[in-house]
Amino acid sequence: MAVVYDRVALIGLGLIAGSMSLAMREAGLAREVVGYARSAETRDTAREIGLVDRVTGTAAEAAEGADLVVLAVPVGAMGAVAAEIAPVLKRGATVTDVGSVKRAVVEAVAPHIPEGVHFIPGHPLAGTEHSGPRSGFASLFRNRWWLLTPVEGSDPEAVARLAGLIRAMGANVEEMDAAHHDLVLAVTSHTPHLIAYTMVGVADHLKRVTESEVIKYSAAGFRDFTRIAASDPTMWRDVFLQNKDAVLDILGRFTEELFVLQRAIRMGDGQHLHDYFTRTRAIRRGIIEAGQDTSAPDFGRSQVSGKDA
Ligand SMILES: NC(=O)c1ccc[n+]([C@@H]2O[C@H](COP(=O)([O-])OP(=O)(O)OC[C@H]3O[C@@H](n4cnc5c(N)ncnc54)[C@H](O)[C@@H]3O)[C@@H](O)[C@H]2O)c1
Ligand SMILES: O=C(O)C(=O)C[C@]1(C(=O)O)C=C[C@@H](O)C=C1
Repeated sequence: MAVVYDRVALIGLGLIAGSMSLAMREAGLAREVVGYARSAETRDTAREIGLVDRVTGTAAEAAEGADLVVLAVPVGAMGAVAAEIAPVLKRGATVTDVGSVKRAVVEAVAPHIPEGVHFIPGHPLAGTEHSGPRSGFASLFRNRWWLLTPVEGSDPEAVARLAGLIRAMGANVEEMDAAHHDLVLAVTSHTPHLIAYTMVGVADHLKRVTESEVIKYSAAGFRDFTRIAASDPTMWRDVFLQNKDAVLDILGRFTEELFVLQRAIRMGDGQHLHDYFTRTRAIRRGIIEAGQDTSAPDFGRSQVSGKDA
């Protein structure tokens, strides 16, 4: 494949940046991938495993002369990193980020971006519960969505070039308004993570109280919750603090629904429960029929078509 950017700088060398480096190098999309991570330990690991072509000692050193700079740190750290690299950014370069929240990142980063540099915020909808420089893999983005939330006045050519790189890594690109992104992700990613964290906390608490072995004997559904609840604490702390309004909105709706279901259980209202679960099953089937379930190959069609389908 053809080179899209001569030099790409990755600021942060964790799951997402590491996967980007591996994907770009595998497909020959950059002539040089330079990386910086805050901790010396991460930089040493990156060197040891050859994660990037060159590891630098500062973020500015990595960003200097780069054609594409990718901010791949927790969302609460984006503003400070942008401020640090701003003075060395090359005219005509593009700065993007991979943060899970968009409005707060735009507010924190955009003021630091100098005239003549393109800022195109982004978010790959792909990840795992693992983090750090050893957790990346080249196929992470394959058949996944990668949302771009260009700001007003973004240069269409710069957007198209970035979208080209992302597509060449295997992802599907869509553009979206930042506020809309945050609401959608509050529903599809952020609140579900909070619910998983809470449920695992409840089980752990119960284990201590009753001495029963809730976690040891947990069934598949709960195991999925424990995987999600093993996700990086810093990243998720920042997601909730930075997407506060949308998450609180969705959480409010969630608790209202939960109370309705709680009441149906208390009142023995089986009809309500059955109707509700029928509706939610149809949503799952809709996702699979639309071919959008790229996340769980082992949860294919057969497992959602119950005997009364
Ligand atoms: N993990 C996922 O599933 C996932 C998916 C999509 C997007 N994201 C987003 O991508 C970004 C990176 O996530 P990741 O999963 O690669 O994380 P990670 O923990 O694997 O890597 C984060 C990197 O940022 C560095 N870092 C941490 N705090 C910093 C600070 N205050 N200043 C400078 N550097 C700092 C770390 O040293 C590390 O190199 C986050 O903004 C996250 O919201 C994550
Ligand atoms: O599969 C997982 O482990 C994820 O949680 C990935 C996931 C998601 O919620 O889908 C998590 C956060 C991101 O911003 C994007 C993707």
